[in-house]
Amino acid sequence: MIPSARISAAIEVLADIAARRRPAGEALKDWGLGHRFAGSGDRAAIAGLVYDTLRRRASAAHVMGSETPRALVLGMLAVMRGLDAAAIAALCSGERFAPSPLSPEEQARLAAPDLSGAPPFVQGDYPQWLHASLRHVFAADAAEEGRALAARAPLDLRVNTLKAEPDAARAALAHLHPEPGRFSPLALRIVLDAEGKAPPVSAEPAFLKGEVEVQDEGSQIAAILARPAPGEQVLDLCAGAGGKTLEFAALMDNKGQIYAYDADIRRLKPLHERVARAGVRNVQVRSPRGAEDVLGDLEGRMDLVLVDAPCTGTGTWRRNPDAKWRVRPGALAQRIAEQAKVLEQAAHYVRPGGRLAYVTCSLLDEENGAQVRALLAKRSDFHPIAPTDAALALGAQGAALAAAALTSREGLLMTPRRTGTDGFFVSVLRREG
Ligand SMILES: C[S@@+](CC[C@H](N)C(=O)[O-])C[C@H]1O[C@@H](n2cnc3c(N)ncnc32)[C@H](O)[C@@H]1O
Repeated sequence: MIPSARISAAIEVLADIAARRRPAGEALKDWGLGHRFAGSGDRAAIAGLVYDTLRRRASAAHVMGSETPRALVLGMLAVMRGLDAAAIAALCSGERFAPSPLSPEEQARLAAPDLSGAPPFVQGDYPQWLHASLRHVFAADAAEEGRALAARAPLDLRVNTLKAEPDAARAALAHLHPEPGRFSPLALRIVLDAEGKAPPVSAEPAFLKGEVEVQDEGSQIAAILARPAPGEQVLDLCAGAGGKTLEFAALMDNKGQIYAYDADIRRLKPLHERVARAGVRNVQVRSPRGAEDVLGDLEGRMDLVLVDAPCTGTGTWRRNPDAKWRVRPGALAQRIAEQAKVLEQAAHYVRPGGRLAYVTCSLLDEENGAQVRALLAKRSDFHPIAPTDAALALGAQGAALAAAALTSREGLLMTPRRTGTDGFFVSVLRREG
């Protein structure tokens, strides 16, 4: 497909998303099924156009003065990809599969794409209803934080030290040009190509042998800050597919015991295969069984309990630009209720003198500091570890992380703008001995 035909296809997919209010992934899949002549390169390029448009939807609409799928794609080409009006006009020739030629108004708007007078939620490309919450956290920086969240994310890998040293893993993946992480000693970062397409890492021998896992550097840091130590008894209460469970096992050098639990048994499913591939031997998966209390024997016994809480995922908008516009106030309220419940439950498992690590991939204080404050109000035997001290678990890079992140009494917030990671909040609490 020629570039202009890909643009027409992206407009078509965005029209489908708008008309049927469906997730972008589904609309792209359907488009592929209906256009089997399109090769994998075409599909990836069209997906890149669609996701980039969702990343910059508000600012593209502002520049074009319209929210039609065509306006959004043309606006995105200007604000995100930096194309000038002449380059966009050349793509819109009206020939065969190309979009129709630019109108005089489109020409004029694309010739001077100006966002300077736009409100912060437009400049930062996030939903207006979240502005008060983001301004509460970031004050005058909300638009800039939003802008960083609207950029593309790199592909981060975590070296599994049970199987490989970071230098050896980097050498094995040299053809992908990985760079070491900025803060995590376990991170390798791969910058994506111009269209945002990630290399198929899961087909790499290093991945198949369990030497590397795909994991954002912020998620890696969150697990390190919880400071799991070899020999400890650890409960990962919201283990999901086990991203942090596997990292804990490596940080504990396979010594001690990790209990991995999740309220949703389906989410735990991939963990069994991942544990085997990673050479992890100290994980016991505790699956929910109806009304049975499968964690009762762990009460008051854990050195460390991790709550990697269900949240709105506002910190992962770089990876899920679609989710950014789909999140609703009702979902936020529901997550807040779940977090309060799971955090209170988690406290029961911590032994006197043990730690509770609370992690979200959200930027909102409602899901972060406020939850910690609510727990502290109920449990006077828990006290926050100062984020600057918790960050020292990173070793030499600890002070740099604490300086780059946004810190509060309750914890530390990483963001794409500040730390170059996904948005992650980490709070580590100690129970009195
Ligand atoms: C952010 S995800 C976990 C991601 C995972 N820890 C990782 O690193 O790959 C949050 C998980 O919490 C689970 N969850 C929600 N409510 C829960 C509860 N009350 N108890 C345990 N798990 C819960 C969800 O099913 C979901 O898998």
